[in-house]
Amino acid sequence: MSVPDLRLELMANAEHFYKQGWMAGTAGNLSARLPDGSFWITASGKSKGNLNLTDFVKITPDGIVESLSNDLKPSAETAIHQTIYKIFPEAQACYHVHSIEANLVSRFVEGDTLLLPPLEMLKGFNIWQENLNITLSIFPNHFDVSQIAREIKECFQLAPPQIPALLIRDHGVTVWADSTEKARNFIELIEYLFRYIVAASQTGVKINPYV
Ligand SMILES: CSCCC(=O)C(=O)COP(=O)(O)O
Ligand SMILES: [Zn+2]
Repeated sequence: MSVPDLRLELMANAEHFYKQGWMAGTAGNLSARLPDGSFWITASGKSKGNLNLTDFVKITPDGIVESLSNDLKPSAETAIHQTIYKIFPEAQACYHVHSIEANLVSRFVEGDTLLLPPLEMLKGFNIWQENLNITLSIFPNHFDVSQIAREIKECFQLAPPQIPALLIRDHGVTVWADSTEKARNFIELIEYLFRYIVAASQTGVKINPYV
């Protein structure tokens, strides 16, 4: 039986996110791991609304770039995907998008954690506690992407995140999951929570009554 090409999943999910306005103007990058530990990642600077099979680059477990053509460079944010796959061996897909709401909420706090609302939607991240006090880590948006990746590694090796997601201030969100389907759901869930936080701030509703 032939294995389905993961690039087809990445293309479909990128088109879906693009239509939501979360991958405008070449923003964002998606990757998925292959059984040998290498991963496909979107090539840098491509419109994510109409990717094709040749708009991907393969990165081997040793970090070697296997490009289908010399014009094709891996995403400028490949170092973040590599870091996520190293720290979380169960991760099979890593998705990064840029929404307006993600950027707004990243400015709602000065510190490095964002308190999430205790909504039913958190069950989508497999969180089943009551009186929830779940936070999302926020990282500074350094010009040098490898510096962002280093800070992610340092932070999560010290304390694992409560949900498989992180926010880069003034930039966007990254999630990871054990399948491309789950990663797509996680992007939708976290973006819903961001929209809720923005709406709550406009209506005066307390984000989390348990804190
Ligand atoms: C206009 S997007 C700026 C770069 C970025 O943050 C991004 O997510 C896309 O970069 P890539 O190299 O993956 O196309
Ligand atoms: Zn980005």
